[in-house]
Amino acid sequence: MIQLHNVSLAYQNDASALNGITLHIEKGEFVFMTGPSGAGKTTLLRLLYGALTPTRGQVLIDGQNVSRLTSSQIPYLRRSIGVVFQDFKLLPSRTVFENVAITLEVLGWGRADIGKKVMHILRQMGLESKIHLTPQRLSGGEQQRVALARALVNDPKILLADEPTGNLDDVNKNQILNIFKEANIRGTTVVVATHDRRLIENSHKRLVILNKGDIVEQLEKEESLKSV
Ligand SMILES: Nc1ncnc2c1ncn2[C@@H]1O[C@H](COP(=O)(O)OP(=O)(O)OP(=O)(O)O)[C@@H](O)[C@H]1O
Repeated sequence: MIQLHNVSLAYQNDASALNGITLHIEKGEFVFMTGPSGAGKTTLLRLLYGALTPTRGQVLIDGQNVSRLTSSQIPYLRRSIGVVFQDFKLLPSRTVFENVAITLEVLGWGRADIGKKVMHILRQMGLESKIHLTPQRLSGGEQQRVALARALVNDPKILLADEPTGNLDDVNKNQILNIFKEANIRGTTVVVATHDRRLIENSHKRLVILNKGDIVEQLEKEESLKSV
């Protein structure tokens, strides 16, 4: 489902963020990426949804070379990928309901179907009493769940999440982890970049460790528990 072949990425200031990475993630897998600040985690995620083009190498999603997609084809790729950004990127002047509905509006869903689907996912996230509020009236954990609801409302093939539990307490962290696991059980391939050791230890999933733009270690799910 996700294949990186010898992928390098240098930013304009010549800083090399990734140095010839090769990584395969199968359909239905759940993978954590970790590593110190500056290791290249965010860069790798951005390559997967076509926000960056590799300087060298290939990124394939479902067999499609992402860097060969035209600017009019990129939106189609993104429809199959839910993304949760480090800073949530919620629309501040829109309500919780509207922030989530936007994913389906872009896909051309009808009003009634949008209403049903959005309410369903907001109930799952425990946010049904907050639908009319704007994001600044929510806690950090609630904002994070809105961002997740927006990313997952159309049952994407792939979910990419960048540091999704930063600043959350343990109860909220577990809730987010459970949401990822449920999406994964429903068939979504999940890739999470995080520094959060507890999250990784509690999840028993495959772990890819990056450092200075290289994959320095990969642990299968049985190993990740004891070795992190
Ligand atoms: N927009 C940019 N322009 C220039 N260099 C960048 C840019 N974004 C990231 N970099 C550099 O690329 C390298 C990898 O950064 P990246 O954000 O991918 O790391 P990260 O592992 O996600 O770090 P963190 O855990 O702090 O979020 C770093 O050396 C960083 O300084």
